[in-house]
Amino acid sequence: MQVTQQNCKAGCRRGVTFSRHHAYRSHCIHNPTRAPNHASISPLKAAAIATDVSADSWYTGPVAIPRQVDGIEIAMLQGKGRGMVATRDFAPGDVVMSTPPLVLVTSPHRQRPSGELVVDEILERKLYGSKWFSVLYDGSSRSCKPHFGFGAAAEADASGETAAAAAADAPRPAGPPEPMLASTSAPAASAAASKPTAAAAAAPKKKGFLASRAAARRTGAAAGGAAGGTATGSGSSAAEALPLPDKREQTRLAKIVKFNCFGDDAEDLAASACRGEEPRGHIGLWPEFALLNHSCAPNTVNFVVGGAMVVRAVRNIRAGEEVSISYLGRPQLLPFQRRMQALKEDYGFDCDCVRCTAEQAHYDKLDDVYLELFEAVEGKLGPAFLEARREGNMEAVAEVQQELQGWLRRLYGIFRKTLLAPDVRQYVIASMYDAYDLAFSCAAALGQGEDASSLQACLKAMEAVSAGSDLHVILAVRYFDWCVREHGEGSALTELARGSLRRAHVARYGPVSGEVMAKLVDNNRALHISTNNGTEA
Ligand SMILES: C[S@@+](CC[C@H](N)C(=O)[O-])C[C@H]1O[C@@H](n2cnc3c(N)ncnc32)[C@H](O)[C@@H]1O
Repeated sequence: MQVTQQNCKAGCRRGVTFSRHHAYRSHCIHNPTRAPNHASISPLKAAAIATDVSADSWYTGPVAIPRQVDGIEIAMLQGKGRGMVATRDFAPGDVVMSTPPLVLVTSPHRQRPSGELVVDEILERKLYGSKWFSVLYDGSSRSCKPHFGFGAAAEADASGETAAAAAADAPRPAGPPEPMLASTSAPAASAAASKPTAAAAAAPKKKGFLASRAAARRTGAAAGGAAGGTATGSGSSAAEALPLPDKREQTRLAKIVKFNCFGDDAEDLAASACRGEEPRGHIGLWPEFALLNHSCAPNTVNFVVGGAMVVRAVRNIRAGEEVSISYLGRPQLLPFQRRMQALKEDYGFDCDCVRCTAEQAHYDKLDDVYLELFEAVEGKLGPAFLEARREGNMEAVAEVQQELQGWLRRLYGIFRKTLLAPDVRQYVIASMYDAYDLAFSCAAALGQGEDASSLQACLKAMEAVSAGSDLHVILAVRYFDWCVREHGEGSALTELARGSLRRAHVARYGPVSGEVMAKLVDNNRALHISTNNGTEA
């Protein structure tokens, strides 16, 4: 589940996490001249959601995040291979999984290392001896077996036989192997993150098709190249004796990485700041996490903090329900045809999640506006806006805004005329996010401040399709701040916005105390403001 990288239309070529990837991000949102005195805002004063102070411990220092995988089990799912199913109910904010990586490659903040480095690390550190490589999906239907070969592989480890060979014909007890690492070291300083670990540097030169590329990458890293990073992983002493896999097996390992690894250009920024850690760009393999299937409106959110992969429920999940994540990153906010195309190309499946199914079913009612609006924003209005802003031509920006408003009026006209279920409406708005993003950018460039109705619409849509995402929490902060500025702290609207703000943060960070949540909110606000001012590090 290598997160799809989609380059920013503004040309920043950054990774895909939502909040840091507004297509027109540099001036898209706040009107800095009207920025409130943030210290005076107390966003969480009416705590309606039960808090759990033990949840605070993750955010009070650079503590190791413990492995926690309970309340879910592996199941065979029609048309999807294996997946994870809840065995108990989860409430929003509950940890569904926190799990250490088998291999983790990090880089300085804002630089997402390439997936090839993960393959290199697996070979260099002989991690291919791990039982997980006989378990994870490698693109062949054979690899999505209902049972795991852990017993066979464990015996193989002891006898020096490769796990894959032994697992092939041995009886297979159910249940996944434990991850190789109990926890991962988390180098806090970017200096540490900019060069390979001593162990990696001392690793013997390997043969095979990846050797020259690895050497080149490392040279680039030493010279400050973007792809450089640290790697975390551990080879056992049995693994030391393992021969290098042949080319066919190396290709299979590369496919396992392609289908199962996860990367981003930074660990969660607000949580890392609370923990006193430098957020690192990263890519890695969290094997337990890799057993989760995709949905375009998932019931969990996931991100990396302190090297651990954290997965939280973002809505109520009932026992028996499949636990899903999104593989898509920013493309999750594209129309269903584009999402399906990306999933087919990158992961080889046809998505029939609830959102794709609903959007497809209602496509006829929306067709002329649905894709035409998207294409107008992508092909004409977006580029025109960027050019006009670059040239300081505010008349041209106003023209873009007018045309865009015309399109959005048409879309809302259809919403009024057509009987769309509320969730379908949210799905469509989410799929048109680029149009709203452009609307925010035009309003900001023209000094009009927040486009509050678009902001509110997007906030609801994010709650429906990517609750707890970094974009969701940032939109919640923006909307809350707008309500306070325009209507005052005690207004009914601000109270509703406070509820949204809390829900978004609980979904992402768990039921933390008011004090910790206020810090997380402040960090996300600071992030949003620095992004808009173009001052982010
Ligand atoms: C990271 S693996 C997920 C676990 C995998 N199902 C297994 O059995 O190991 C990714 C692969 O799972 C399958 N998959 C994930 N989500 C799916 C979905 N919504 N529908 C169909 N197949 C899916 C695809 O084959 C995809 O390439």
